[in-house]
This record gives sequence, C-alpha cells and structure tokens, in this order.
Amino acid sequence: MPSRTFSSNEDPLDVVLRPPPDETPQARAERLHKEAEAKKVSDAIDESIRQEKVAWKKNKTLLRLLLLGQSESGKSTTLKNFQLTFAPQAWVAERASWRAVVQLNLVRSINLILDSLAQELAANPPGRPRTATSPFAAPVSLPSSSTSNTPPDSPDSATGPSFAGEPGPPLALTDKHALLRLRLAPLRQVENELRRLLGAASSEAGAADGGAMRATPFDEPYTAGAQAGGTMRSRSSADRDLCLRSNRSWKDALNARRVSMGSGPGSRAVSPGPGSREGPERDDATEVIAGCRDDMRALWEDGVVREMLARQRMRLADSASFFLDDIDRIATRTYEPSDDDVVRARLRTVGVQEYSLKFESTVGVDRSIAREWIIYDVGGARSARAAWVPFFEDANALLFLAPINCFDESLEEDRHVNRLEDSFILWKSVVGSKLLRKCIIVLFLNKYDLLSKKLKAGVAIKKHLSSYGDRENTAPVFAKYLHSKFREQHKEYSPEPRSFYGYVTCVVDTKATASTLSSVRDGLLQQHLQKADLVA
Ligand SMILES: Nc1nc2c(ncn2[C@@H]2O[C@H](COP(=O)(O)OP(=O)(O)OP(=O)(O)O)[C@@H](O)[C@H]2O)c(=O)[nH]1
Ligand SMILES: [Mg+2]
Repeated sequence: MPSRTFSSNEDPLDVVLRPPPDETPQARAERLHKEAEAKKVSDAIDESIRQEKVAWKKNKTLLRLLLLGQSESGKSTTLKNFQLTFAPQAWVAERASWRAVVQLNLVRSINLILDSLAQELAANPPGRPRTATSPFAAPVSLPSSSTSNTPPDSPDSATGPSFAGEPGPPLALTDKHALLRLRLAPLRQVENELRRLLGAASSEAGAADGGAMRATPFDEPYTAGAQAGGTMRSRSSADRDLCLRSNRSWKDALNARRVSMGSGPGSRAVSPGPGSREGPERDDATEVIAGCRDDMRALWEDGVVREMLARQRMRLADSASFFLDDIDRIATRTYEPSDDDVVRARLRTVGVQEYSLKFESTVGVDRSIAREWIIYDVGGARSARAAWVPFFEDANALLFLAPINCFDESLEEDRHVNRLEDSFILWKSVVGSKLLRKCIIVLFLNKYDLLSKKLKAGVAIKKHLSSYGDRENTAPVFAKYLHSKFREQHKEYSPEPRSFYGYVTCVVDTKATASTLSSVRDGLLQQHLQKADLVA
C-alpha cells in the first residue's frame, strides 16, 4: 500500500481525511451522503446534551415540594404559612380577598348549630312538658372552656356514656332558642349567596370526593378499614367542610364579579380583590351578617346550646371556634381579615393544586437556587389519594403532615379507621415508595396545641393506643413517642438510606411556624444542592 508523504506545512489530519485524488463521482456522492448522515447524528446528540443541561439547570433552581397527609392534617394551612413567611407582599395583596371565605366559615358554623337546634326544638318544643325523647338527650357536663369546639373531655368521655341517642333529661330549651333560630334564618340565604359569590367553588365535602377510596396512593381501591382499639370520635357531619375546587377559581370569581359590577356610586360590589387599595366595600351578605351579630353571639355563648352540641358530640371544624369566639370583630360592615383569619379559614382542597412560591427575600441563601419553588397541595381524603401519584416522579422534596391530636378520632370517609392509624399507613407507604426514593422527606407532627388541650381535658391515650402503655399522659411525652415511631418506620421502609427531619408543629401559630419553615427551607436547599453536585 503506497504511503503518503507529508510536507512540513500540511495539517496531517486534513491530509488523512482528504478524499482520494482519484475519487469517482459516485464514490464522492456516497461519501458526502455518509458525512451528512453522521453530522445529523452528531447534531442530534449535541441537541440532546444541550436540552439536558437546560432541564438540569431549571431543575436545580426549581424545587418541587409536595405537601402530603390525610385530610385536615394542615397541608393548606402550611402552604399559607409558606406564603406568609416567604412572600409577604403577595400575601398582603391577596389577604382582603379572603373576606368572603372567612364570612362563609363563620356562617357555615352558625348554620350547622342551627340545624342541630332545629332538630332538638322539633323533639322538645319549649312550653311542652319535658320528655326524654330528645334524640340527643344524654346527661353530659358542659365543657369547662368556653372556647372548646370539641365535645367535653371529661376523662375518657370518648368511651363514656355520652352517646347520641341515649335517654337522658331533655335540654332546657326556651322560646329564646326558638326566636334565635327564626332571627338567624336569613343566614341560610347568606351562605348560599357567599357560595355563589365564590364561583360555586365551595361545595359540600363528600360530593367532591367521589373517587374510589384508597388507604394509600398505591393501593387498590379500599374496601374495609381495620377497627382500631377503643371507641373513636366520629364526625357528626360529613358535610361541614367547604371545598376548594382550584387554587385560583374562587379568587378569580370574586375579581370578575367586582369588575363586572364596576366601582362607581351605587354599585353593589363585593370584597376587594387581590391588590385592591380600597377599603372593604359593602355587600348584602356583609350587611346581613353584621345585622345578625348579637344573635349569633347569643347563640354561640348560650349554655343550653353548648350542652346540646356536647350531647350530639358535634365536631365543628378545628377553626370554627376561632371565628365563633370572634363574632364581634368579624360580623361588622368594615371587617377586613387579619393574617390569622386567613391562616385559619378552612377550605377543603379538591384534587392537586399547584402553587408557585416566589421568594421575595433570599437573604442568606444562594440567590441562584432559591427564587422559586413549586408547591403541590393535595386533597388528603382517601378518595383523593390516587391523584397524587403522577406528581411523585418530579418531586424533589416532600412535606408530610400527621396530626397528632387525632389518636381517638375516626376518619370522616371511613368511621372504622382511626385517624392516627391512617397516618401511619400513609407514612409507611410514602417513605417506602420507590418512586419517591430520591425525595427529601420532612415530617410535621402537627396540631400539638389541640393534642395538649385534649390531654389536659383528661382523655387517656392508652385507652385508644394500648401500645402507649403506662407512659405519661402528656403532650410532650406523647409527641416524643410518636416522633420516634415515625422515625423508626422511616428508617425501616426507606428503599435507600436518607436523613430524617421531624418537627412537632402547630401550624396555626404563624410565628413559630415561620422559624420552622426557615430551617426546613435551608435544610431542603442544602440537601437539594448536595444531590445536584453529585449528579452534575
Ligand atoms: N388548632 C389547630 N388547628 C389547625 C392546625 N393545623 C391546621 N389546623 C386547622 O385544621 C383545619 C384543616 O386544615 P387544612 O390545612 O385545611 O387541612 P388539609 O390537610 O389541607 O385538609 P384537606 O384539604 O382536606 O386535605 C383548618 O381549620 C385549620 O385551621 C394546628 O396545628 N392547630
Ligand atoms: Mg387542603
């Protein structure tokens, strides 16, 4: 084979690759075609590398956080704390739009009490000789705290004699109660009006969660729940909650209505929308609520009504007493929601809601990675859990909320299942999920304040959780006990070793939660970055 000779000023590579001098036109065409094909492949590889780099860069700056946990564990309340802590300007701009939601929370609670009163009045009309035919006539002492929104917790009242339907002396209802019921009747219309105003975004719980029940997001549809030990508190009203259909829809509905009504003199505008600089505007609902203020207060503070609620074991929403105790402040024509009002306002989440959290201040944090997080807030009812799975793949971090006050309560969607047991089952499936194996997981053992209140009222943990044994019946000891149980499961079921971050929280305490969230944020970012460096 003849060897080529190189002159000193020739590029050797060029010489090698140069087409042979005797190349035929056909050979040339074939060579060019091959070269073009090779270039196409090379360009495709370059493009894919470029796209991967872009995606990775994006991923690095965007942390996707999932909020998981059973219904009423405090996920949406935690999300509000994220917004209040890290995006305070956006929070203030939106705060006023919550007025109708707070009003609806208040009116809804009053109407639920009126429902119970109507039932009781029908069974035992005032003026008639007292009989023990009341459906809820069981002898029960009143709660010592006027702010309690749960039935009286005399030691072990949950398993004691105070069940609805047992005979007992009838309640001392008078004409005053019948009159209060009549005078507060317009609040039905107000509730409907507020629901309409919120774009029909609020609806009865249960109706919205019509899917198949799954104990965990990975399960087959759920059939029967295990009966936990002890008698559990049941929810007397499965439809006491209000549903949030989408993260923006009710806010958009408020704004649209406001715009369509104009703001000129004589217009019947509703509460100001996000960003409004005007004061609260007058509307029919607000007028009626303000007009009913004294009667609402009289109803809520009435001793016989409190006794009735206790006998019926009626459990209002956790935030109900917060609003009912503040009727004088909320039921006014000039009412504007406070930060606490917004944090406490209850709207049950339906489906999976995506929020973009833009950090307004990134002091002390690497600016390139902390500007925006995507937070997914999910509906926690069993029927809603299958909808979580598609969001697992992209999630970098997960905040799991387990309410620790509910060791003696049953699930609203299945009264045979203890709520704490449900949280454990869910936790186990989440930490053991292969899909979530790369996720950083943070646990909030939430509702510490309600746990404390319940234990102080004398409810015995071991009656409902025999494994607790003779440990102290106090909130700090029980919280520590649960912390270690959740940690053990985390260690045992995680597909690969990972750190455990567990906090005992009360997410309606915005100040304490702000500092917890700051350390959660720092921890998450640090972990996220470490992973990024490993992959880069
Ligand atoms: N007292 C007290 N109430 C709390 C706490 N956390 C949440 N709540 C209240 O519990 C209720 C339920 O909280 P949410 O944040 O709406 O619960 P969720 O997990 O989003 O529930 P779903 O949307 O149904 O899945 C609300 O009325 C909150 O104000 C807490 O730590 N203490
Ligand atoms: Mg929610």
